[in-house]
Amino acid sequence: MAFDARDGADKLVIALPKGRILDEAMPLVRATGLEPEPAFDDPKSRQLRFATNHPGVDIIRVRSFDVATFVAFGAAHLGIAGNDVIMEFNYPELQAPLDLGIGACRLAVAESVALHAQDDPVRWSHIRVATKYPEITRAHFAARGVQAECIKLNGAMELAPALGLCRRIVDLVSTGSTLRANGLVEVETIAHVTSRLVVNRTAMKVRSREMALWIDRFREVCHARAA
Ligand SMILES: Nc1ncnc2c1ncn2[C@@H]1O[C@H](COP(=O)(O)OP(=O)(O)OP(=O)(O)O)[C@@H](O)[C@H]1O
Ligand SMILES: O=P(O)(O)OC[C@H]1O[C@H](OP(=O)(O)OP(=O)(O)O)[C@H](O)[C@@H]1O
Repeated sequence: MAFDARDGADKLVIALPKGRILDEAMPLVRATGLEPEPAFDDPKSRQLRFATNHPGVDIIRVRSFDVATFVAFGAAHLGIAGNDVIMEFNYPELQAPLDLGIGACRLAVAESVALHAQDDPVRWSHIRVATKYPEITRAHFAARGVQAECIKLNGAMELAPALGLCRRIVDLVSTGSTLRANGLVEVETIAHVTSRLVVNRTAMKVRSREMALWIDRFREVCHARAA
């Protein structure tokens, strides 16, 4: 059923990230009892908002960084986002009450194998870094008196050192195979990352009963999986 803009004004909206997290998130979402309409699983569908088996709840599918923005501004009430995204925006209206234990990776500084052989991070005073995470990067280095000049990229950061854009990158690392395949090594970890259930602070007050119900359902699902 295609979305009709006249519908849904009072619906609870849950924002899910498309991309790699969705595959891990959907079993959790479904275990809460929420089932999106069939178009959600149709790769040919251009629909972005989906009705569910709960008449009062819709799901939207957006880019992972945009989950935080939709929820922070109250356009969606709940969502799933990595704490990399949550930390980068640091929206005051966004709360993250539950670690879902999915999307585990780390945010790390990396540089070329050759540079690493003669580098000493203690001596850094100014560094240039390619990253999707300029706010986290600047704050991380500022805390120890290092000025980080950030070049914002949206992907394929690992290419930047070999092409002379910068000597270091800050990016997500999981298995380390992307770093290895591009001649880079991890120098230090900035943060451990997992995906969280995120909620809008105002919605927590004005729709407290519904919000509590869905947070509890996600919490129960996570506890059952951990047991
Ligand atoms: N290698 C990884 N292993 C585990 N989790 C990851 C990994 N890379 C990213 N993530 C998690 O998944 C989230 C989305 O990452 P993904 O790579 O799908 O985003 P993207 O494709 O860059 O997003 P978009 O195209 O929406 O900008 C990240 O914010 C992070 O929390
Ligand atoms: O340590 P690994 O297991 O190799 O994972 C790390 C890679 O995963 C993420 O990229 P993704 O594959 O999501 O592609 P992207 O560059 O489009 O974000 C991240 O940006 C790294 O490039």
